[in-house]
Amino acid sequence: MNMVELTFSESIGAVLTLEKRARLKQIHEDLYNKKGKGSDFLGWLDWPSTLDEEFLKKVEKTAAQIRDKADVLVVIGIGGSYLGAKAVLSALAPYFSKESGLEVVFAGHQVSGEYLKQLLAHLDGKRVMVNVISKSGKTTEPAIAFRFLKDYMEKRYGKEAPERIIVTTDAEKGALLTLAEENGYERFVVPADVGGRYSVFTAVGLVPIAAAGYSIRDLVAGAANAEELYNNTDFDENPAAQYAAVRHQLYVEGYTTEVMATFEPKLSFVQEWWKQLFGESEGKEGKGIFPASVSFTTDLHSMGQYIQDGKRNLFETFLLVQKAKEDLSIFEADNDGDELNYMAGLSLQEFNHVAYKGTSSAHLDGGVPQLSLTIPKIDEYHMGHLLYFYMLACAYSAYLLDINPFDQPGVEDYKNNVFKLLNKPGF
Ligand SMILES: O=P(O)(O)OC[C@H]1O[C@H](O)[C@H](O)[C@@H](O)[C@@H]1O
Repeated sequence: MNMVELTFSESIGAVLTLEKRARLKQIHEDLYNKKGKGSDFLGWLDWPSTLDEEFLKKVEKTAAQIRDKADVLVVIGIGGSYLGAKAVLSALAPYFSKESGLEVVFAGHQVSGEYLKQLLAHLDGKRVMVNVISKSGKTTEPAIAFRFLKDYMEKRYGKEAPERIIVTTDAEKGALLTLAEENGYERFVVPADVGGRYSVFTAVGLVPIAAAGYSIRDLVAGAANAEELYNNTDFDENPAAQYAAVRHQLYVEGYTTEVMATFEPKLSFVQEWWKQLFGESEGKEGKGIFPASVSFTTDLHSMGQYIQDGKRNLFETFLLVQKAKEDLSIFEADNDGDELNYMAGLSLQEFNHVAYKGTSSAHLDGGVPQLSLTIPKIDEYHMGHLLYFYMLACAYSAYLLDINPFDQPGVEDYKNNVFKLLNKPGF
């Protein structure tokens, strides 16, 4: 099968009118010739294929040191400085055990005294390292978390503390950079031309992912494969452009909310990552599809009602995985008290496939247009491929709305209000 197979409940061919193809061609040229809106932030576009060996070796060396020196890695960051690593690690990690021996925990992605206090208590008795990540180096939530973690590390490790703190931030500016320089922390750079939500293949994502024991080379190779495959103006063969074109068509027809649905609980943070990617990239100037997500079959027992019968402005995109890593089959019980013997022999993945078919046709009958994206399996290579696929599709999609996909001016408004309320100097 293809790396990403896209289907649409109507016809993709019908969406790809001559006019739409011409528009996609123009967008493709703007993107690859760096002439479109926000083109200063296209560093991610050829990043996977141009990553140099020296950089990968540096990340792997740091990862090996982390694994050698720590039982727990605390990754501090929010938004694009958090969700990429979280998405990949959640997708790859086993549900109940630490595959690699290193526990990766996150902080600074919210503000909770209870969480932070319990986290610090959790670290006691374990060997700890910290990777604090912030492109701007001044985001409040991770800064608060790092103030506590830095203090904890200094009290616990004394002079050795700086050797246990790694900073990932801008090369030239920000409070975090100053802290790193003053304290001599090891540093990784967030490239100036890569925005947070497009940064998973930079050190932002790669350091925590490598530290957890996963192959960043496979991850990046999957992304490089996507980079090569979807740099293609034959739009009949380009599912990234097709996905963008179909969502745009649905948006124009009044379907203003996209619900991403999966049957794999371990993809829930891919959904969160995808929501930031599309929400922050497209939601501007009074435009944009609202990205929402559900996890099936769980949410068929809650949100399923709304999807089936609620306001008809939704379309649904299933993210499906062809082959689960592990499976169980329902066995024949001597006593059929639970009345499940009719399913004996059926694997749980097969059950989910049936649930997908039943759900899909019910929601279609309910007036919900549908797309599906199927990937062969979940591993580093396929995750890398999928995330790059989404980033490129998102750029196409925002350009179809004539929106700059790479800025987020709206998020400053709430921050300014909070700073004013807190009497932050300068506000
Ligand atoms: O990496 P940072 O500069 O700390 O930014 C973290 C996040 O916060 C911001 O408010 C933006 O809305 C996000 O796009 C960004 O990913």
